[in-house]
Amino acid sequence: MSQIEELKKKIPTHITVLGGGSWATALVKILSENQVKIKWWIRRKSDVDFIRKYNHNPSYLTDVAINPRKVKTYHKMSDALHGVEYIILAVPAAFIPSTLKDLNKKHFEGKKVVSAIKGMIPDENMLVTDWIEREFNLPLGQTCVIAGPCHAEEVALEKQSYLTIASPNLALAQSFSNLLNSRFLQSHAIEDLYGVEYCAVIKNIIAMACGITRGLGFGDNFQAVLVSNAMQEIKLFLDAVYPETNRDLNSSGYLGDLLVTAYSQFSRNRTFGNMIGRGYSVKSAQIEMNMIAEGYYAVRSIYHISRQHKIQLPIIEAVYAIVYEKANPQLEMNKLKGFLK
Ligand SMILES: NC(=O)C1=CN([C@@H]2O[C@H](COP(=O)(O)OP(=O)(O)OC[C@H]3O[C@@H](n4cnc5c(N)ncnc54)[C@H](OP(=O)(O)O)[C@@H]3O)[C@@H](O)[C@H]2O)C=CC1
Ligand SMILES: O=C(CO)COP(=O)(O)O
Repeated sequence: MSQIEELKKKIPTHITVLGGGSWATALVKILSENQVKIKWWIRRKSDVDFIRKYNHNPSYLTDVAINPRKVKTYHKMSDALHGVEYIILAVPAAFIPSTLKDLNKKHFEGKKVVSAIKGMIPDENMLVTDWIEREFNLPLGQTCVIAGPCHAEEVALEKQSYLTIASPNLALAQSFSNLLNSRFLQSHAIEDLYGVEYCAVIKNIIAMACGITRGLGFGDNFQAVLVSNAMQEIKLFLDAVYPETNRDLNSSGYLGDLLVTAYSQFSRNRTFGNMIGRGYSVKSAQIEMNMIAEGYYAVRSIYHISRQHKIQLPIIEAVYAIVYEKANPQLEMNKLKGFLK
């Protein structure tokens, strides 16, 4: 190793993490165990005060120990943005516009932005990276996304996991990926930012569909067919909206993330869908869950984009009808039976 490389290894990378939910907490844990110093912005002052005092997040992944030598918590966002190389966005997409409303392009100048978000900006039907590019004039080459099958709960328990880091700037994706790797986490870099970002959004809707069918009493056989057909819907959508010849949809950043969300006990989207299948209203399911199911917002955006592109996505359309048009879940799934093969 050259002297410069040795020196680089000793100098910590400075990163801001915006968001205080489960995924932010897991990312803070992984990164702070590596050569990284973190400025962690959390929206609730009481949570900031608690972490400063007890070194644990009181609201999400409460068992994770936060290292105060590596992690400083902030309630004022602008204070958390000074002197860092990366800004990680880990706030559900629906709250991104209100959360970042006081920031301007100066706050992002010279920094790289990493989206850990698997959702869309609801009213504008935009991917988070596109929205950040437009709002803060940040070139896509300074942006990457964290994708792949990775439930925060399992990362917190140090269960072997894999991530895919995507950016049109492969060198950036690779550098960020190096900051994450650990004895229980392996990440790799790819260029297909839009592909994995859209796939992460759509798999949440499919996980909701799986939850709905389970809530209605459908079994493993039906779910396997639902998930196989869902993969074809994802392909149809991506080929229409953002075609890419080198995309391997069977790899873990795409199919893997669909599978973990469709089948895992930890999935919020699946849990949310399950409640709808069991007869909860959307409002009561949201109130019952302390966490956010991104698929609820995403299904409206994906439905509208698919209409613009004149593509038919029967599973997405069924979830849209159930969640936004108060269609009967059982009748929608019965209709779907005719489309699935
Ligand atoms: N959890 C996971 O396993 C993974 C999550 N992701 C993605 O990470 C992103 C963040 O989700 P995650 O960390 O899981 O969040 P959680 O569902 O664990 O927590 C909800 C978060 O949303 C915030 N929030 C709720 N209401 C509002 C509001 N009105 N305005 C602003 N913020 C609000 C909460 O803040 P407060 O506590 O102050 O209410 C909290 O930070 C999502 O896009 C998700 O898809 C990606 C990979 C894995
Ligand atoms: O994206 C995730 C795992 O990769 C988390 O999915 P949920 O939001 O459904 O829990």
